[in-house]
Amino acid sequence: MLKGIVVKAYNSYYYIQSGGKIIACNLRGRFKKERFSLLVGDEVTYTLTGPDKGVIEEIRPRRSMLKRPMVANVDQVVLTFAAVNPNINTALVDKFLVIAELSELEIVLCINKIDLSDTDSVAKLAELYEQIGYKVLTVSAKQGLGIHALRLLLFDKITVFAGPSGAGKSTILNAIQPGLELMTGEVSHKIGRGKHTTRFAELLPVTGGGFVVDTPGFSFTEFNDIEEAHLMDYFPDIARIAPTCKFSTCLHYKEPQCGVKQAIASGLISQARYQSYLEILTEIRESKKGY
Ligand SMILES: Nc1nc2c(ncn2[C@@H]2O[C@H](COP(=O)(O)OP(=O)(O)OP(=O)(O)O)[C@@H](O)[C@H]2O)c(=O)[nH]1
Ligand SMILES: [Zn+2]
Repeated sequence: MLKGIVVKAYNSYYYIQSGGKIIACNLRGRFKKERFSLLVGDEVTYTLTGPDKGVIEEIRPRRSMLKRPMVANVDQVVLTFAAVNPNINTALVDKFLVIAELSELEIVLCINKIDLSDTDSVAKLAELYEQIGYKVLTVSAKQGLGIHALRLLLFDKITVFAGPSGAGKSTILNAIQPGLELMTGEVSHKIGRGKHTTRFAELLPVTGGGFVVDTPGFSFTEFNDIEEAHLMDYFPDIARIAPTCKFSTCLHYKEPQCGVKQAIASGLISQARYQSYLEILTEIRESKKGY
């Protein structure tokens, strides 16, 4: 049986990448009856019905499933921010981190446009997140700095790039894989990535093995699914200290004898991170009130 990976779904065809070739496949009827939705990223077995046509016979169990965009077997997310232009905003970084933690993906923090920023502030920022335990890469897509290290991280993995508009995601992907020719700058909003293309992601192959996902669709509405008491689980620096709080139900808000607040006072947890935590905690509270 031949094996492949679904890289694109379009017009009831599934395009399978298999041994360097793209095969246009249909689903066996029984999958339709089961209303099984095959996703980009799914690993399948298929039989050929023509030189580049086939039928999908079996779907391998999924290792993971990302909801936005809907992609199976995503291994990691590269959260991309510009150091400047637009200036990095740690509150926003922390929000993206929480969403990525929720999805249980490996996380890489990528700080782009270091050609425009001063070395000291980038180093400080990198250190803040490295101390929490995140992998941080500082790059300049424009000058090609750090791109090789990033490329190495993509090997044999399915990687989603997420981050605010203008961070340089498309420019980075073009630097990694020149053939992609993703549109950058303002044009990208109008052509190629219109409304219709956002729902269905496509896997783009990286030379040497691995794929990147072309339409990151992170959404912060997912904060509404988080219970107040669980928010800290998505802040590794806070979760580590939480067992030292006097009360096991401590939300590190106004509770007495809070180990987290002591850790902030002693510099073990950054004040900025705590502010981000409180901001999201408040958002969760407000959203629950609405019901
Ligand atoms: N100076 C500098 N400019 C960069 C760098 N990377 C990207 N840019 C510029 O930043 C702007 C935004 O880059 P894009 O790649 O379109 O950003 P994006 O994250 O894909 O944006 P969206 O498509 O809106 O999500 C473009 O004008 C790029 O030329 C860099 O490393 N240095
Ligand atoms: Zn506490």
